[in-house]
Amino acid sequence: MVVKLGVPSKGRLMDKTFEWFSERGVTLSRAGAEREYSGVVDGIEGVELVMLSASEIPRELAAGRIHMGVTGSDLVRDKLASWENKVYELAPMGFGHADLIIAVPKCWTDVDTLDDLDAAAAAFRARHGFRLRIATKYHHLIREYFKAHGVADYQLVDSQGATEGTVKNLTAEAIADITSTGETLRANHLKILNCDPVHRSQATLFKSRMAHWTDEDRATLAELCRMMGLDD
Ligand SMILES: Nc1ncnc2c1ncn2[C@@H]1O[C@H](COP(=O)(O)OP(=O)(O)OP(=O)(O)O)[C@@H](O)[C@H]1O
Ligand SMILES: O=P(O)(O)OC[C@H]1O[C@H](OP(=O)(O)OP(=O)(O)O)[C@H](O)[C@@H]1O
Repeated sequence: MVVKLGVPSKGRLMDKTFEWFSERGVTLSRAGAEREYSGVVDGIEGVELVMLSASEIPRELAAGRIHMGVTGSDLVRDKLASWENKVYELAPMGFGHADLIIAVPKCWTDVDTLDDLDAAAAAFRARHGFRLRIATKYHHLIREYFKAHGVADYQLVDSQGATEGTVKNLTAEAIADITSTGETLRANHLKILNCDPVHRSQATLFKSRMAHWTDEDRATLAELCRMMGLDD
């Protein structure tokens, strides 16, 4: 058998993933042309590279179609119910840092905390007859967070990209999204609520608990972890 390693197929996460493995003696590269989604692994036998969208890697790990995968810790937590039962965190990788935050229009001068948001949401509902809309793609993490913090009078509206634009476009009153430099929030006249981030994300190497691991695969994993200085 062969151990399938899923890595992001493009962008900064892919480049940094290649660098991270290379610093540890394993060279990952694309098989052929720049747009070809298969890869080559040098430095260890028995590992096959699978190039995937970062957002699909949690699902592939949970289905056991890949044995290991690199993706953001935010995506695993949001997309997999009881994620700890399906995957195991082998290593935080130290890049792809982003905070999942809640932001409201800068001009809402009386809304700075979660309590303020809860009060504003109740007032909004009384006034408009529908719940305050929060645009996000992180549905599970945001619902759990609001439940834990007693925020109730809201509805989530799905936004799979350009989420900060939904407030100006009048499809939401507030947003929940990741930020790293804060540039996109500033450019869209939004401010972060004064509370802990919902999640502090970074790229992470996960092992699937759902994949079929032969003895040979386990030996390959042990060798890989030895090279990387990780516990398997
Ligand atoms: N601005 C950013 N700074 C740091 N990390 C980011 C940033 N934007 C996204 N990320 C992280 O990268 C991961 C998502 O990467 P990306 O957007 O490439 O995946 P994707 O949604 O699968 O893309 P696509 O579907 O277009 O292939 C998430 O874990 C996220 O936390
Ligand atoms: O704090 P910043 O450095 O400005 O980064 C934050 C932005 O980066 C991500 O978007 P991405 O570029 O992945 O595009 P998207 O809107 O299509 O998700 C995220 O959704 C924010 O919009």
